[in-house]
Amino acid sequence: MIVARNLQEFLQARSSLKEYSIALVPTMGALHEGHLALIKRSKELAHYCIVTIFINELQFDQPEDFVRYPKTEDQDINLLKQHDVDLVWLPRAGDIYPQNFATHIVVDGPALLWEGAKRPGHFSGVATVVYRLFSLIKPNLACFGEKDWQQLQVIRRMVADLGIPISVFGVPTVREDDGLAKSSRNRFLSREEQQKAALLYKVLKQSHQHIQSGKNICDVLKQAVEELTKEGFEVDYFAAVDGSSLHEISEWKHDSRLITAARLGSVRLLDNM
Ligand SMILES: Nc1ncnc2c1ncn2[C@@H]1O[C@H](COP(=O)(O)OP(=O)(O)OP(=O)(O)O)[C@@H](O)[C@H]1O
Ligand SMILES: CC(C)(CO)[C@@H](O)C(=O)[O-]
Ligand code: BAL
Repeated sequence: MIVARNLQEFLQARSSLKEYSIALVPTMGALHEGHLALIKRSKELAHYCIVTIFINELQFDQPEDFVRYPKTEDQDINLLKQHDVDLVWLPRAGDIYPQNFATHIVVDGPALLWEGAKRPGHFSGVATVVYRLFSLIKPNLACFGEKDWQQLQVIRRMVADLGIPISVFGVPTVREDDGLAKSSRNRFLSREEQQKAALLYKVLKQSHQHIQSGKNICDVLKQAVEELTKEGFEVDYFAAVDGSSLHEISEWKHDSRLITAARLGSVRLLDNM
Protein backbone atom coordinates (compact mmCIF):
# COMPACT_ATOMS: atom_id res chain seq x y z
CA MET A 1 0.00 0.00 0.00
CA ILE A 2 1.30 3.44 -0.92
CA VAL A 3 0.93 6.12 1.76
CA ALA A 4 0.89 9.64 0.30
CA ARG A 5 1.14 12.59 2.65
CA ASN A 6 0.95 15.52 0.26
CA LEU A 7 -0.39 16.36 -3.18
CA GLN A 8 2.88 15.75 -4.96
CA GLU A 9 3.29 12.27 -3.46
CA PHE A 10 -0.33 11.54 -4.20
CA LEU A 11 -0.19 12.61 -7.86
CA GLN A 12 2.94 10.57 -8.40
CA ALA A 13 1.30 7.46 -6.94
CA ARG A 14 -1.95 8.15 -8.78
CA SER A 15 -0.16 8.26 -12.15
CA SER A 16 0.91 4.62 -11.71
CA LEU A 17 -2.77 3.54 -11.58
CA LYS A 18 -3.71 5.18 -14.87
CA GLU A 19 -4.90 2.20 -16.88
CA TYR A 20 -7.41 0.80 -14.45
CA SER A 21 -10.72 1.61 -12.79
CA ILE A 22 -10.43 3.39 -9.49
CA ALA A 23 -12.78 3.57 -6.52
CA LEU A 24 -12.50 6.31 -3.92
CA VAL A 25 -13.50 5.97 -0.27
CA PRO A 26 -13.31 9.40 1.39
CA THR A 27 -13.07 9.32 5.20
CA MET A 28 -12.14 11.48 8.15
CA GLY A 29 -10.17 8.63 9.76
CA ALA A 30 -10.69 6.91 13.14
CA LEU A 31 -11.59 3.95 10.99
CA HIS A 32 -14.03 1.21 12.01
CA GLU A 33 -15.98 -1.62 10.38
CA GLY A 34 -18.32 0.85 8.66
CA HIS A 35 -15.37 2.22 6.70
CA LEU A 36 -14.15 -1.32 5.99
CA ALA A 37 -17.52 -2.16 4.42
CA LEU A 38 -17.07 0.78 2.03
CA ILE A 39 -13.58 -0.49 1.16
CA LYS A 40 -14.85 -4.04 0.60
CA ARG A 41 -17.61 -2.76 -1.71
CA SER A 42 -15.21 -0.49 -3.60
CA LYS A 43 -12.84 -3.42 -4.22
CA GLU A 44 -15.73 -5.39 -5.74
CA LEU A 45 -16.52 -2.49 -8.06
CA ALA A 46 -13.07 -1.36 -9.27
CA HIS A 47 -9.50 -2.55 -9.82
CA TYR A 48 -7.99 -0.15 -7.31
CA CYS A 49 -9.15 1.36 -4.06
CA ILE A 50 -7.97 4.78 -2.89
CA VAL A 51 -8.84 5.89 0.65
CA THR A 52 -8.45 9.47 1.85
CA ILE A 53 -8.19 10.52 5.48
CA PHE A 54 -8.88 14.22 5.87
CA ILE A 55 -10.62 15.93 8.77
CA ASN A 56 -12.29 18.65 6.76
CA GLU A 57 -12.55 21.72 8.99
CA LEU A 58 -14.88 23.39 6.48
CA GLN A 59 -17.76 21.03 7.31
CA PHE A 60 -17.60 21.50 11.10
CA ASP A 61 -20.13 23.99 12.42
CA GLN A 62 -18.73 23.71 15.97
CA PRO A 63 -14.99 24.45 16.42
CA GLU A 64 -14.82 22.22 19.54
CA ASP A 65 -16.19 19.27 17.52
CA PHE A 66 -13.35 19.76 15.01
CA VAL A 67 -10.70 20.01 17.72
CA ARG A 68 -11.78 16.83 19.48
CA TYR A 69 -12.44 14.77 16.34
CA PRO A 70 -10.64 11.43 16.97
CA LYS A 71 -7.24 10.98 15.34
CA THR A 72 -5.84 7.44 15.10
CA GLU A 73 -3.54 7.76 12.10
CA ASP A 74 -1.10 4.89 12.78
CA GLN A 75 -3.89 2.43 13.58
CA ASP A 76 -5.80 3.58 10.49
CA ILE A 77 -2.83 3.01 8.19
CA ASN A 78 -2.25 -0.48 9.63
CA LEU A 79 -5.90 -1.37 9.20
CA LEU A 80 -5.90 -0.17 5.59
CA LYS A 81 -2.77 -2.24 4.86
CA GLN A 82 -4.48 -5.32 6.29
CA HIS A 83 -7.44 -4.71 4.00
CA ASP A 84 -5.40 -4.44 0.80
CA VAL A 85 -6.07 -0.82 0.07
CA ASP A 86 -3.85 0.29 -2.81
CA LEU A 87 -3.28 3.93 -1.94
CA VAL A 88 -4.08 6.05 1.09
CA TRP A 89 -3.78 9.82 0.87
CA LEU A 90 -3.66 12.01 3.96
CA PRO A 91 -3.81 15.42 2.32
CA ARG A 92 -2.65 18.59 4.03
CA ALA A 93 -5.29 21.30 4.25
CA GLY A 94 -3.33 23.34 1.69
CA ASP A 95 -3.51 20.47 -0.84
CA ILE A 96 -7.28 20.67 -0.80
CA TYR A 97 -7.72 24.39 -0.21
CA PRO A 98 -4.91 26.40 -1.83
CA GLN A 99 -4.06 29.82 -0.43
CA ASN A 100 -6.85 32.38 -0.88
CA PHE A 101 -9.33 29.60 -1.65
CA ALA A 102 -12.67 31.35 -2.16
CA THR A 103 -14.98 28.96 -4.01
CA HIS A 104 -17.65 26.87 -2.33
CA ILE A 105 -20.26 24.43 -3.57
CA VAL A 106 -23.74 25.15 -2.25
CA VAL A 107 -26.39 22.46 -2.60
CA ASP A 108 -30.04 23.35 -1.95
CA GLY A 109 -32.82 20.73 -2.24
CA PRO A 110 -31.84 17.70 -0.13
CA ALA A 111 -29.32 19.77 1.87
CA LEU A 112 -31.77 22.32 3.25
CA LEU A 113 -33.52 20.52 6.10
CA TRP A 114 -32.49 18.27 9.02
CA GLU A 115 -28.66 18.16 9.24
CA GLY A 116 -28.54 21.15 6.89
CA ALA A 117 -30.77 23.23 9.16
CA LYS A 118 -29.11 22.03 12.37
CA ARG A 119 -25.52 22.47 11.17
CA PRO A 120 -25.26 25.68 9.09
CA GLY A 121 -22.62 25.40 6.38
CA HIS A 122 -22.09 21.68 7.00
CA PHE A 123 -23.24 20.36 3.62
CA SER A 124 -21.53 23.16 1.74
CA GLY A 125 -18.31 22.03 3.48
CA VAL A 126 -18.98 18.39 2.61
CA ALA A 127 -19.89 19.12 -1.03
CA THR A 128 -16.84 21.37 -1.47
CA VAL A 129 -14.34 18.84 -0.09
CA VAL A 130 -15.91 15.96 -2.01
CA TYR A 131 -15.79 18.04 -5.21
CA ARG A 132 -12.11 18.84 -4.56
CA LEU A 133 -11.30 15.18 -3.86
CA PHE A 134 -13.14 14.14 -7.02
CA SER A 135 -11.32 16.69 -9.15
CA LEU A 136 -7.85 15.86 -7.77
CA ILE A 137 -8.26 12.07 -7.64
CA LYS A 138 -10.48 11.53 -10.71
CA PRO A 139 -11.91 8.17 -9.59
CA ASN A 140 -14.42 6.22 -11.70
CA LEU A 141 -16.63 5.69 -8.69
CA ALA A 142 -16.91 6.56 -5.02
CA CYS A 143 -18.54 4.81 -2.05
CA PHE A 144 -20.38 6.55 0.79
CA GLY A 145 -22.22 5.12 3.79
CA GLU A 146 -26.00 5.04 4.10
CA LYS A 147 -25.43 5.84 7.78
CA ASP A 148 -25.13 9.46 6.63
CA TRP A 149 -28.25 9.18 4.46
CA GLN A 150 -28.75 12.88 3.84
CA GLN A 151 -25.05 13.34 2.97
CA LEU A 152 -25.36 10.55 0.38
CA GLN A 153 -28.36 12.31 -1.24
CA VAL A 154 -26.54 15.66 -1.23
CA ILE A 155 -23.56 14.10 -3.02
CA ARG A 156 -25.82 12.33 -5.53
CA ARG A 157 -27.56 15.68 -6.23
CA MET A 158 -24.23 17.50 -6.72
CA VAL A 159 -22.92 14.81 -9.07
CA ALA A 160 -26.12 14.84 -11.15
CA ASP A 161 -26.42 18.65 -11.25
CA LEU A 162 -22.78 19.31 -12.17
CA GLY A 163 -22.54 16.35 -14.56
CA ILE A 164 -19.58 14.87 -12.70
CA PRO A 165 -18.59 11.62 -14.46
CA ILE A 166 -18.23 9.58 -11.26
CA SER A 167 -20.67 6.86 -10.11
CA VAL A 168 -21.79 7.16 -6.51
CA PHE A 169 -22.53 3.98 -4.53
CA GLY A 170 -24.29 3.85 -1.17
CA VAL A 171 -23.26 1.12 1.27
CA PRO A 172 -25.64 -0.19 3.97
CA THR A 173 -25.02 0.85 7.58
CA VAL A 174 -22.79 -1.43 9.66
CA ARG A 175 -24.06 -1.82 13.22
CA GLU A 176 -22.91 -3.11 16.59
CA ASP A 177 -24.54 -6.35 17.75
CA ASP A 178 -27.14 -4.32 19.65
CA GLY A 179 -28.04 -2.30 16.54
CA LEU A 180 -26.15 0.94 17.23
CA ALA A 181 -24.79 2.35 13.95
CA LYS A 182 -20.98 2.32 14.09
CA SER A 183 -19.50 5.80 14.05
CA SER A 184 -16.12 7.36 14.82
CA ARG A 185 -17.65 9.65 17.43
CA ASN A 186 -19.19 6.70 19.36
CA ARG A 187 -15.89 6.38 21.25
CA PHE A 188 -16.92 9.47 23.24
CA LEU A 189 -19.95 7.64 24.70
CA SER A 190 -19.54 6.46 28.29
CA ARG A 191 -20.17 2.75 28.93
CA GLU A 192 -23.64 3.56 30.22
CA GLU A 193 -24.43 5.83 27.26
CA GLN A 194 -23.18 3.17 24.87
CA GLN A 195 -25.73 0.71 26.25
CA LYS A 196 -28.49 3.30 26.04
CA ALA A 197 -27.52 4.41 22.52
CA ALA A 198 -28.91 1.22 20.97
CA LEU A 199 -32.38 2.45 21.86
CA LEU A 200 -32.23 4.84 18.91
CA TYR A 201 -32.14 1.91 16.50
CA LYS A 202 -34.80 0.01 18.46
CA VAL A 203 -37.17 2.98 18.31
CA LEU A 204 -36.45 3.44 14.59
CA LYS A 205 -37.22 -0.22 13.93
CA GLN A 206 -40.34 -0.16 16.05
CA SER A 207 -41.57 3.07 14.38
CA HIS A 208 -40.91 1.57 10.95
CA GLN A 209 -43.00 -1.50 11.88
CA HIS A 210 -45.84 0.66 13.21
CA ILE A 211 -45.92 2.71 10.00
CA GLN A 212 -45.88 -0.46 7.88
CA SER A 213 -48.83 -1.78 9.84
CA GLY A 214 -50.83 1.33 8.91
CA LYS A 215 -50.52 3.55 12.00
CA ASN A 216 -50.69 7.31 11.51
CA ILE A 217 -47.18 8.59 10.69
CA CYS A 218 -47.51 11.76 12.79
CA ASP A 219 -48.56 9.77 15.86
CA VAL A 220 -45.72 7.28 15.39
CA LEU A 221 -43.11 10.04 15.10
CA LYS A 222 -44.47 11.86 18.15
CA GLN A 223 -44.38 8.67 20.20
CA ALA A 224 -40.80 7.97 19.10
CA VAL A 225 -39.61 11.41 20.22
CA GLU A 226 -41.42 11.04 23.55
CA GLU A 227 -39.87 7.65 24.22
CA LEU A 228 -36.35 8.81 23.39
CA THR A 229 -36.70 12.03 25.36
CA LYS A 230 -37.93 10.10 28.39
CA GLU A 231 -34.75 8.00 28.21
CA GLY A 232 -32.46 11.06 28.16
CA PHE A 233 -31.93 11.63 24.42
CA GLU A 234 -32.10 15.20 23.14
CA VAL A 235 -33.86 14.62 19.82
CA ASP A 236 -33.00 17.08 17.02
CA TYR A 237 -35.40 15.43 14.58
CA PHE A 238 -37.18 12.13 13.99
CA ALA A 239 -38.83 12.41 10.60
CA ALA A 240 -40.39 10.49 7.74
CA VAL A 241 -39.04 11.79 4.43
CA ASP A 242 -38.80 11.12 0.74
CA GLY A 243 -35.54 9.17 0.43
CA SER A 244 -33.96 11.40 -2.21
CA SER A 245 -35.47 14.91 -1.85
CA LEU A 246 -35.54 14.63 1.97
CA HIS A 247 -38.92 16.40 1.97
CA GLU A 248 -41.24 15.45 4.81
CA ILE A 249 -43.99 13.00 3.80
CA SER A 250 -47.40 12.19 5.25
CA GLU A 251 -47.90 8.93 3.36
CA TRP A 252 -45.37 6.09 3.34
CA LYS A 253 -44.05 4.93 -0.06
CA HIS A 254 -41.46 2.36 -1.16
CA ASP A 255 -38.71 5.03 -1.31
CA SER A 256 -39.56 6.72 2.01
CA ARG A 257 -37.06 6.86 4.85
CA LEU A 258 -37.12 7.43 8.58
CA ILE A 259 -34.22 9.65 9.61
CA THR A 260 -33.15 10.79 13.04
CA ALA A 261 -30.48 12.67 14.93
CA ALA A 262 -30.33 12.75 18.71
CA ARG A 263 -27.78 13.81 21.25
CA LEU A 264 -26.79 11.45 24.05
CA GLY A 265 -24.31 12.99 26.47
CA SER A 266 -21.72 14.74 24.31
CA VAL A 267 -22.34 12.67 21.17
CA ARG A 268 -24.79 13.39 18.36
CA LEU A 269 -26.04 10.08 16.97
CA LEU A 270 -27.39 9.79 13.41
CA ASP A 271 -29.43 6.91 12.06
CA ASN A 272 -32.03 6.07 9.44
CA MET A 273 -34.09 3.19 8.09
N1 LIG B 1 -21.61 2.42 10.36
C1 LIG B 1 -21.35 2.76 9.10
N2 LIG B 1 -21.78 1.98 8.10
C2 LIG B 1 -21.55 2.33 6.80
N3 LIG B 1 -20.86 3.42 6.43
C3 LIG B 1 -20.41 4.22 7.40
C4 LIG B 1 -20.61 3.94 8.77
N4 LIG B 1 -20.03 4.92 9.50
C5 LIG B 1 -19.48 5.78 8.64
N5 LIG B 1 -19.70 5.37 7.36
C6 LIG B 1 -19.31 6.07 6.14
O1 LIG B 1 -17.90 6.23 6.10
C7 LIG B 1 -17.58 7.43 5.38
C8 LIG B 1 -16.64 8.25 6.20
O2 LIG B 1 -17.31 8.64 7.39
P1 LIG B 1 -16.58 9.29 8.62
O3 LIG B 1 -15.12 9.17 8.43
O4 LIG B 1 -17.18 10.62 8.92
O5 LIG B 1 -16.94 8.30 9.78
P2 LIG B 1 -18.15 8.28 10.75
O6 LIG B 1 -18.10 7.05 11.52
O7 LIG B 1 -19.38 8.65 9.98
O8 LIG B 1 -17.76 9.41 11.74
P3 LIG B 1 -18.63 10.52 12.36
O9 LIG B 1 -20.06 10.36 11.96
O10 LIG B 1 -18.41 10.36 13.82
O11 LIG B 1 -17.99 11.70 11.69
C9 LIG B 1 -18.91 8.14 5.10
O12 LIG B 1 -19.33 7.83 3.78
C10 LIG B 1 -19.83 7.50 6.12
O13 LIG B 1 -21.20 7.52 5.74
C1 LIG C 1 -17.58 12.45 3.04
C2 LIG C 1 -16.63 13.04 4.06
C3 LIG C 1 -15.36 12.20 4.13
C4 LIG C 1 -16.24 14.43 3.58
O1 LIG C 1 -15.37 15.03 4.48
C5 LIG C 1 -17.28 13.15 5.44
O2 LIG C 1 -18.37 13.99 5.42
C6 LIG C 1 -17.60 11.83 6.05
O3 LIG C 1 -16.66 11.23 6.55
O4 LIG C 1 -18.76 11.39 6.03
N1 BAL D 1 -19.83 11.36 8.73
C1 BAL D 1 -20.43 12.65 8.92
C2 BAL D 1 -19.47 13.77 8.83
C3 BAL D 1 -19.64 14.79 9.90
O1 BAL D 1 -20.38 14.57 10.85
O2 BAL D 1 -19.05 15.86 9.80
